[in-house]
Amino acid sequence: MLTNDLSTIKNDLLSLRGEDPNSKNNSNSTNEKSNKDPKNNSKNDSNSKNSTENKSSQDKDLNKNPNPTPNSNPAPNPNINPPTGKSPVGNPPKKKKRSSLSTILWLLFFFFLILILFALIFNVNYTYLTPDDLSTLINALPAGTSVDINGIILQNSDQLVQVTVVIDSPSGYDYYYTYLTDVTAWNDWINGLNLVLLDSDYSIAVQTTSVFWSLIAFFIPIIIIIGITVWIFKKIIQSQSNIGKASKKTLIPQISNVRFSDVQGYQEIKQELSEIVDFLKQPEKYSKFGARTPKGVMLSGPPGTGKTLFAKAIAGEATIPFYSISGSDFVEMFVGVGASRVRSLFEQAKKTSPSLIFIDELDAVGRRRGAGPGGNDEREQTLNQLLVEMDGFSSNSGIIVIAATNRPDVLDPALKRPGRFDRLIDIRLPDIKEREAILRLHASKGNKKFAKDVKWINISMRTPGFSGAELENVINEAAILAVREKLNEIALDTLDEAIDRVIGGPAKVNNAMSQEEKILISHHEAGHALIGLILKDAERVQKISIVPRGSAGGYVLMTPKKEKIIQTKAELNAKITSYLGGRVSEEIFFGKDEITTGAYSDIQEATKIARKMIMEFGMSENLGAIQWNAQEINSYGISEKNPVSDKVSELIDKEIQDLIDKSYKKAYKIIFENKDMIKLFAKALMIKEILNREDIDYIYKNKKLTDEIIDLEKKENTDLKKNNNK
Ligand SMILES: Nc1ncnc2c1ncn2[C@@H]1O[C@H](COP(=O)(O)OP(=O)(O)OP(=O)(O)O)[C@@H](O)[C@H]1O
Ligand SMILES: [Zn+2]
Repeated sequence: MLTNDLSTIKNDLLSLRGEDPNSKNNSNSTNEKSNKDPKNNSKNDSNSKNSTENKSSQDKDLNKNPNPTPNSNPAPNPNINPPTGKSPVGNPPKKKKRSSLSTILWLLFFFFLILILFALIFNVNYTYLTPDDLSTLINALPAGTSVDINGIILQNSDQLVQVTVVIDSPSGYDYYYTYLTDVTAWNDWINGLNLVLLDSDYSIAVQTTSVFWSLIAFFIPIIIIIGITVWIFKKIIQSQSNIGKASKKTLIPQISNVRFSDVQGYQEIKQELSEIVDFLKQPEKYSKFGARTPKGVMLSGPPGTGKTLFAKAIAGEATIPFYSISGSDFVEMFVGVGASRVRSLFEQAKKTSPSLIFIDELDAVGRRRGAGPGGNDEREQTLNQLLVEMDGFSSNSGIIVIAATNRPDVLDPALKRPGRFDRLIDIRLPDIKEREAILRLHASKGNKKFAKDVKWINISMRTPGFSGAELENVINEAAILAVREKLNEIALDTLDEAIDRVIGGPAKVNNAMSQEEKILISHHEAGHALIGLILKDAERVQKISIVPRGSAGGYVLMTPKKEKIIQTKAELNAKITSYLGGRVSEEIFFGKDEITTGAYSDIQEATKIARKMIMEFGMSENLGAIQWNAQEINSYGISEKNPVSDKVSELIDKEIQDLIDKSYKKAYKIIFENKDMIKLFAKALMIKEILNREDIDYIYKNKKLTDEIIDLEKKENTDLKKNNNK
């Protein structure tokens, strides 16, 4: 049915002809569906469901590595690291030009984005049709379709009328245009249309608007959108310059009061670094001879080995200002900020020269350029700036840059060129004597009291692979435990517990292990320990525990009999065998089908060693002394593994399998022949849970439980009886 009868249309047309601005008012009421009505057109695609996080609940192994190797040690408690006073650096006000240019680009980008959005939302289909086409089109519409016809006078005289036809189809609004040369034509056209459609079931609304208002209606949303975008960008630029301002304030050099005497061990490194202190103190001594003093020193090594401490000690010894910044502070969201921070950092350091700049985590900015997918403009710009700055100051200007990294292998080679970080100092993990010294130093801090039986060399023996930071953590944990238990002095037991905590986290309080699980773990751990006790090339068994910590159900602590840098093939074989001892013991005592996931990390470690022996250490007789997976840097600066032929790969796999197989059989033989000993150790563990070195040696030598353990058992039995009688 037609909503507007002919008279209404006539009225509209009359007002159209008379150019009465009010005409739009009365006609608006007839047409609810204006062109701008988005209604149900916006596509509702946003109901994307949050994909549930795929947290792999990997079977946690019951066993920690029997050996605290450097890699397997958990990170030290971050609390113990003193604040390094990292001071990010501000950016100078030079970059107005760049930011206004990028703002315009951003604005354009947003403008187009909005246009695209509009197009998507309204699904507009603009087509120009002649009046004839239009009538045909309307006639072809299915019944009940609503059609809006909108006439706009384009010129002030009654010369040209633009007709917009909006058809509300299920896929959105379809727009059609046509032009009629004058109002009379429009009049005829609409009359004719109505005559044609008189009997049919269409709804046609006719509305007339003047050019002025339709233009206003078109431009207002655009103006509003541009306004909002400009406002947002002003805010962003403001906050960007605030980052600069805020960090500028914090760029204050520190005065370090650390001395070389605060760093224990590492005599050779101190020697090397004290030379640098000399350069800084008396540059003229070197320039007189025309000697070029180093500009940069790179300290590399595992976390917590005192790299920051050394840098502070240099500044402290030379009594010069110390600027500390972390590589990750440079890398910002906005391209160019990092580079300008580098620039102002060096500017500032020059003002207060002689001074020391310490860049922690250099790898955050210093990664090889162009490596990896995509690349990172901001990081590369920062790195380039750093290289430029390091080239820029003369070597005798009294500035030294010390950088620290855990990953010297990923650094851009340009950083290591002469005149930049040309002194590379590798800081290894401390050896037994050094660990003792570090322990002593941290024990002497504050008012800590230790029991008389605490021998630092013994603690040092139990902590192979610990870094300085972890050793400090041991002392700190022990002090905290002592406070918690209200002890007057820190006992050996407390230190022991502290070491376990640093290795595996705190012991699980509500021990949810079932009796069966406990029995299995006892046999598993006894298996590891027995191999260690019997094989002469194995490491010394220090401790067996079935107290669960972190993901480990129990563990055996084994330490090298003698601390050394290299290892023999026999020692590596013995290591693999002792790793497999746990699984073998499960198999012998509980059967082939009862073996558990507890050997997960044992197997992982054993495989790792075997693979290295064959592929890297050249320890396979069949494959010879060849490194099969050597990493090399290709011409694009990306590290690549050397290709290995299929035949050799097969051979490698076979060799690894044979090696593990041999060790497994060896472990099987040892445990099978010493079943009673395993049972005895398992029993002792069930009673005492933690066996120390003395317990282990006694049980192994005398083939019986210690008196202490026997007493404990008696007590447990009477307790049990009492409970049963109740
Ligand atoms: N040789 C050492 N002598 C005394 N204390 C040490 C020694 N090495 C490390 N420490 C202790 O460990 C803490 C952490 O060391 P530092 O922050 O210097 O390590 P780092 O090598 O810079 O670590 P990262 O690589 O994680 O930044 C020091 O504050 C210090 O207490
Ligand atoms: Zn194990």
